[in-house]
Amino acid sequence: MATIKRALISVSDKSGILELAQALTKLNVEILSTGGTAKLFRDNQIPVIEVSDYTGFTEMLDGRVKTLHPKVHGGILGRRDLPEHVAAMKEANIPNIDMVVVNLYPFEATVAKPNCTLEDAIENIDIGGPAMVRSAAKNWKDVAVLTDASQYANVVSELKSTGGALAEATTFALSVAAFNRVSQYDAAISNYLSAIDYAASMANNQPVTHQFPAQSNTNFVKVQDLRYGENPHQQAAFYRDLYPAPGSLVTAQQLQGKELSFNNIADGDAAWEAVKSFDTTACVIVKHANPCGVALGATALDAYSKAFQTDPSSAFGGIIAFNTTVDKAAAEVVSKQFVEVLIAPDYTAEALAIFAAKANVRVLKIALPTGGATAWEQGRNSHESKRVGSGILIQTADNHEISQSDLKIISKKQATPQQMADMLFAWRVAKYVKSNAIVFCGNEMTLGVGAGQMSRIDSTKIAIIKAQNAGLSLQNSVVASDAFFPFRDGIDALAEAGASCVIHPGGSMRDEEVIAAADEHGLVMVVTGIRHFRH
Ligand SMILES: NC(=O)c1ncn([C@@H]2O[C@H](COP(=O)(O)O)[C@@H](O)[C@H]2O)c1NC=O
Repeated sequence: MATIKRALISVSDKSGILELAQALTKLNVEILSTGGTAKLFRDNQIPVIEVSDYTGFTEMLDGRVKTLHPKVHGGILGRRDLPEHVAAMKEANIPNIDMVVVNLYPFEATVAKPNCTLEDAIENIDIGGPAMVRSAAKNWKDVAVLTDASQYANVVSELKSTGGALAEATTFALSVAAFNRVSQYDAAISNYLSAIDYAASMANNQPVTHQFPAQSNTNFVKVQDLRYGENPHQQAAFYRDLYPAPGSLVTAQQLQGKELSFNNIADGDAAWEAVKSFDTTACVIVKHANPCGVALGATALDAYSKAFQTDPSSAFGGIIAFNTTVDKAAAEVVSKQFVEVLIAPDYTAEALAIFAAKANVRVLKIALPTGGATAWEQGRNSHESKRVGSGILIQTADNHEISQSDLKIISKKQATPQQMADMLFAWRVAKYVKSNAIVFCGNEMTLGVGAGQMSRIDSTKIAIIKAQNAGLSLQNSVVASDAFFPFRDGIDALAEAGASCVIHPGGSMRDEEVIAAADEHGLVMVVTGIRHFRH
């Protein structure tokens, strides 16, 4: 148990601090505070002793030195259970400080401002705050450390219920949170400074940053432990970014169903990222990280019915995502198939009642991002990463958007507006299919998806087989390929299957041969100049 008799409060973000200080005062806790915090307390008739009066050392150097004093750090760090410490503190006239409430200079918010100067950034590096946080966190058996306003209410309620003490489990948890906060803070400083191009910054008289800093520090926060990983013999947990993008999978609210598994989360992300990329009502069904059915529709039911038709056998046990509210009509039909996970921005009450009868189905609700200037505000990661050996590959995310004006028709045959629209739909789907990706589409739905093959011709053949298996005609279909066709064989195969248009990046050594094949077959061929490999 840590008995709280004296608290040092020094906060930049003053939200909730008056309520905390009032509660501490009622519990007879003596409060020490730094300049701005002490003034706020005095203005609100809360008894407070200024740290400078307490130490006898006036704050100096524009606040750079306020609490860096043995009477502060000795009071926090001295062990109450060691007679030598107790004697040394008595000898030096250093009383115990049992609680430290500190939040730090707003470094992260400062550097996020568009015109932040290097000088502003440096001035917002807190030194005394983290030092006190670390001292208190190290001495957690005797000292409580609060670093975030969200912790105040629980601490106050425990203090009230015990008459002024906190359990070791509480002070340990606070200590862990404090070290985590300091590590996040230092990571933010290190990331910012590591990205500065010093020479360019000096030449331009403002900070110029590299896309990829000399050191990359990331903080992930655990969302939940998972029963197992990709396979049952692997252990796993799910972590989120410190500041998750709005509308990303980690912001999901699970409304019902079994616990999410590792593969559910990975596949759920693939389905959600794909479906939310469409502006009109869409449904995406994913199996093993690949869409096995994607469609647009007038309603959720219409989109689902079309998406399901692409590959009913693969859709069994799939992850189904909508970018629109799931209503009764859609729920009635969806609930007839075996579904692992359902994702949508919302559900009607009637739809939820239908799924409630299927207790195992995991139903996730994710608010669609409302938009903004940055990729993050639009709900997208700005960067992607992939572990390799003892390294990590980091790249900017594949957030490329194409519009009709970016497309170039390179065949003799021209496209109708409907074919153009179908090709743009197919191209969007192909972006979410693992390479080599070949996607046949028509009538705003996928007709056959060939994914993840080592050769493009095999993906083409698989897509054709998929359509045949589902009984879907490929006559007059459009085809998207995530990368160029290296040989004409793919073009021959898709033309023979009945396709009328093909969209791909172009740029192969044998483009001439490929274009000639398209013209021979009377195909429309459109190039994007952009590739969408996905591994
Ligand atoms: N230098 C010091 O000794 C020091 N001690 C506390 N601080 C910070 O000063 C801020 C509070 O200042 P004030 O109470 O004056 O508003 C807190 O964010 C705290 O982390 C310090 N500031 C920066 O390093």
